[in-house]
Amino acid sequence: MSQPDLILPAPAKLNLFLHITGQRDDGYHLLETLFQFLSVGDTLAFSRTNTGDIQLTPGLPQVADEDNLIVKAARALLPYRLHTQAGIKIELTKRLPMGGGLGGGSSDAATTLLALNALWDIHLPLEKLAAIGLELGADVPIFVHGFAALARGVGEQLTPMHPEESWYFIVHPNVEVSTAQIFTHPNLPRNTAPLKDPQINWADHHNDCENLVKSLHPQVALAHNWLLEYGASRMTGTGACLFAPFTSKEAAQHALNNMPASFTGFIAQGLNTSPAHLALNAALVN
Ligand SMILES: C[C@](O)(CO)[C@H](O)COP(=O)(O)OP(=O)(O)OC[C@H]1O[C@@H](n2ccc(N)nc2=O)[C@H](O)[C@@H]1O
Ligand SMILES: Nc1ncnc2c1ncn2[C@@H]1O[C@H](COP(=O)(O)OP(=O)(O)OP(=O)(O)O)[C@@H](O)[C@H]1O
Repeated sequence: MSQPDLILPAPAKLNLFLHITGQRDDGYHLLETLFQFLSVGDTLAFSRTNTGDIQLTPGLPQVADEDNLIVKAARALLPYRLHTQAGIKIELTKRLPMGGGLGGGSSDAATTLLALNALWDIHLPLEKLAAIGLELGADVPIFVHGFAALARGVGEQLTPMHPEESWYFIVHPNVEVSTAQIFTHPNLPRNTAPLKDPQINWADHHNDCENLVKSLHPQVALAHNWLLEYGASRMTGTGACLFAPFTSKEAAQHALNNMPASFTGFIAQGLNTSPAHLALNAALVN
């Protein structure tokens, strides 16, 4: 077996807070949310082919290949290839839970856009790549740009931020939450006042989806009650995962060791630069 041409991570993200400030006429919600990346994520290995097509191995059991955001991202770049026989084989190592609020699908899509932009000699600017990504999902642009940021609009207007790169304990209550279900629910709060001060201490804010998700999914409320014993903790995105910050890896590991068996969890470091960008830049230099 020959070595892949490029191996890149697709990191998870946390929404350190998530305010809903309104809703557009097309139903999409206006957000103010602070994104930070995590040191844990999926891994994608890319091998160029000259068959002109896109192969994904293994696929995801729950998602048809044509709906997989990796395949959709690769398809979106087909028209920009210099050579129509340029194809790609993508090997996916999936670690992030789906429907967990960790942005795994969006991150996989962004990593695919970044990789093929280089491997297919497309070299679009990141701004254009992010616009293509936004068509695939509201969370894709933050992963394409690769810096921790306050996101406004539907998540595409980014202001760089530098939250503390804490260690986090992330708890998955073992339920999958549908983002679309939460955003269409009548009881979702949609009128948090926009922030006046861009200097943000994220712990002072909140996640507008949290109470609704906990009322619909009691497992999330149970996990949160348990995690609150370890201090400030919060849900990411539309759930189901919850996170708590720690000052050291050891303290986060201690919380993980005490976790009830009905939940799953992991520890990871918060990162203000996406590891996908660091790995891509290192590969391009070598
Ligand atoms: C909740 C977040 O994860 C926060 O980072 C994102 O806003 C969701 O991003 P995503 O999963 O990439 O979302 P998309 O795949 O674009 O949209 C899923 C569904 O969520 C709703 N949606 C999403 C984002 C947004 N700003 N407003 C919405 O109302 C839409 O009804 C859409 O049908
Ligand atoms: N490569 C992929 N990885 C994960 N999910 C994918 C992928 N491609 C398509 N999907 C679909 O996208 C849905 C959302 O997956 P994802 O892992 O991004 O959820 P999430 O962590 O809740 O994301 P977000 O925080 O953006 O709402 C899945 O339930 C699945 O149907």
